[in-house]
Amino acid sequence: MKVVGISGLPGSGKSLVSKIAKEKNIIVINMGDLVRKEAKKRNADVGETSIKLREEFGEYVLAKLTIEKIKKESETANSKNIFIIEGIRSQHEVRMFRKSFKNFFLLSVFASPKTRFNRLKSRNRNDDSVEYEGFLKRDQRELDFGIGNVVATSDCIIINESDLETYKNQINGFFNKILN
Ligand SMILES: Nc1ncnc2c1ncn2[C@@H]1O[C@H](COP(=O)(O)OP(=O)(O)OP(=O)(O)O)[C@@H](O)[C@H]1O
Repeated sequence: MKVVGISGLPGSGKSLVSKIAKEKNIIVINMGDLVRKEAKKRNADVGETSIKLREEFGEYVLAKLTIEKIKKESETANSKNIFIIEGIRSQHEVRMFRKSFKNFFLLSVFASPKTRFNRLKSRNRNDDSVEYEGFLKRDQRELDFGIGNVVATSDCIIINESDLETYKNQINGFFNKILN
């Protein structure tokens, strides 16, 4: 079994990696979706919920949920047995994944704050801020989880500063390497 973790600050372009992976029949577990699901259940803010969950169940809460999900899926998954974990934010999580999966590979996506802010403004998902201040606050929350260390210790980094076509080619190049 091969597991690829994806990290990167908000708006860096992680979701396109997942989208292309899904097209290649790779199963994607989105850690952000786990938080969004829980926030909805609690009728609370997504950012708040991510902090609360860690307070209530510890640093490893999302990693544990993710590992459980992968183990369950791998029992039923077909031939490929490759999984993507999108949205890793702390080194605690990375450590746990490296321990749980022998074949774990960490990919990060980087784009400058200015680029990410502009992309998020046009994306306009309900937890996206259109104000620069809100954007910085969200960045800071993720940096406080330790995402900077995660990106710095990645096995591979894709720089997503150019157009979508270029980025797609980079992602496909990455998958060609990893799948062979
Ligand atoms: N190279 C690119 N050129 C133009 N737009 C891009 C590029 N890369 C990503 N985008 C767009 O930028 C927005 C943010 O990207 P995406 O949703 O993949 O970020 P993310 O890393 O998944 O963010 P989050 O952590 O907030 O979910 C999306 O609307 C996406 O389509």
